[in-house]
Amino acid sequence: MVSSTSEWLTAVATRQCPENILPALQPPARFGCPIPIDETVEREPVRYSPWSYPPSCLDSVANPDTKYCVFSNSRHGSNGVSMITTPETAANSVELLNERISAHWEPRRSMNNSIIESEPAYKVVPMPGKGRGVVATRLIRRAEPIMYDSASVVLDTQFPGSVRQTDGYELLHQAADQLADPELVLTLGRTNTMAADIVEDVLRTNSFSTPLAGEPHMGLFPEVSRINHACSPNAFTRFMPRSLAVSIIAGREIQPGEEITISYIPVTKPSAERQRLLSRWGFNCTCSLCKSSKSALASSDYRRTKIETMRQDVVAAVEARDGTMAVKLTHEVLRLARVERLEELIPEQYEILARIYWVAGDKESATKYAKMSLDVLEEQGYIDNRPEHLEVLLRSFDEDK
Ligand SMILES: C[S@@+](CC[C@H](N)C(=O)[O-])C[C@H]1O[C@@H](n2cnc3c(N)ncnc32)[C@H](O)[C@@H]1O
Repeated sequence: MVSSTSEWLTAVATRQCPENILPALQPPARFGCPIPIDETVEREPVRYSPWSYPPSCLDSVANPDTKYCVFSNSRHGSNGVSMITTPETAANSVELLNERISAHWEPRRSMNNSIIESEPAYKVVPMPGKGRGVVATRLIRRAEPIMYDSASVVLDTQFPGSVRQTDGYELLHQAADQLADPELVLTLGRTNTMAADIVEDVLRTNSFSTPLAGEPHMGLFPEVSRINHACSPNAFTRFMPRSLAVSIIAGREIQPGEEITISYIPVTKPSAERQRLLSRWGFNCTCSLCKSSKSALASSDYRRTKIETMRQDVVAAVEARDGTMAVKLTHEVLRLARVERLEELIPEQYEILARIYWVAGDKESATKYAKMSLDVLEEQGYIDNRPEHLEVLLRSFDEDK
């Protein structure tokens, strides 16, 4: 019992937001058993469906048994999608093309379905020192979905290191050219990076980690790519499970004219570590927290370091079967997360409390915290409102035993 609960706790303590939500709680998705395809089906259009072009492939230099191909479907989402991945991963991802893609923004409706807001809540504007950025055009409520987007380019993270650079660039260009409008991607390029190629530059400075069929990939979301980073962001990214879509949700109330920001990195890191991680995007962060006074930054660093340490201490307390200490530490993490306005940490802290009480046999407290966790997850837009969720979550605690 202790080992699986602490494995779960270790997993949540090392990530930043509730992306490992139980599959049973996530919106349903259908899976088929598609066959892998590659350039050997080149002259048989029926065989390479649902892709819009015959897949072109490159053998991996590092591993001769592996090849990477570009698979494009020009009609997916608003601008099509190109994936550079292995034929096996592409085959296992075909079902993602069936998802219903929302427009970048959908009118907000009241309970009786009349439209309350007919305009997007944001616009893209020049942002001094940061290129462009996204600002709110009206008051945005906490937990309101602000923007939807679907990946335009998805790239296996192994690909860049596995092929010859010039060949790799060729496949990248093909991926961009096979989109409905390649310009939408190319205009995301910035001139201040070390990249030798525009598509590489776009991917380096704009992509998010996006698992595909369980394999590590990076994804480019052109609309979301306009949102700048902040270390104390007012919005967060919600990756839709088993899909190529992402939405941006308000983490707190956002005033008209305020910049909409997300965090590109785990939010609990202290400032020096954050700057190191952000160097991957090729910039020094100039968000309000990084520009705040030395003492304000030091206080924030102190709290974030404590949050990180205490999340590990919770794991140790559970392993030592010290439930009282684990509960005390988790409440302290919750308190500091609220002071730091790291709202995305809150549902998992409630779930941790629920698990600790469940293991201790206090089912009433466990149920209370499990419900609080689900309520916040629902409020943050991660899960549907389904009455059976509480039971499913509590049952999963038993499966841990
Ligand atoms: C994903 S893009 C964001 C949109 C970008 N500003 C644009 O004009 O398209 C990431 C780039 O924006 C800039 N940027 C984002 N957040 C920033 C921040 N907090 N401080 C300084 N520059 C930032 C950096 O140049 C970074 O490489």
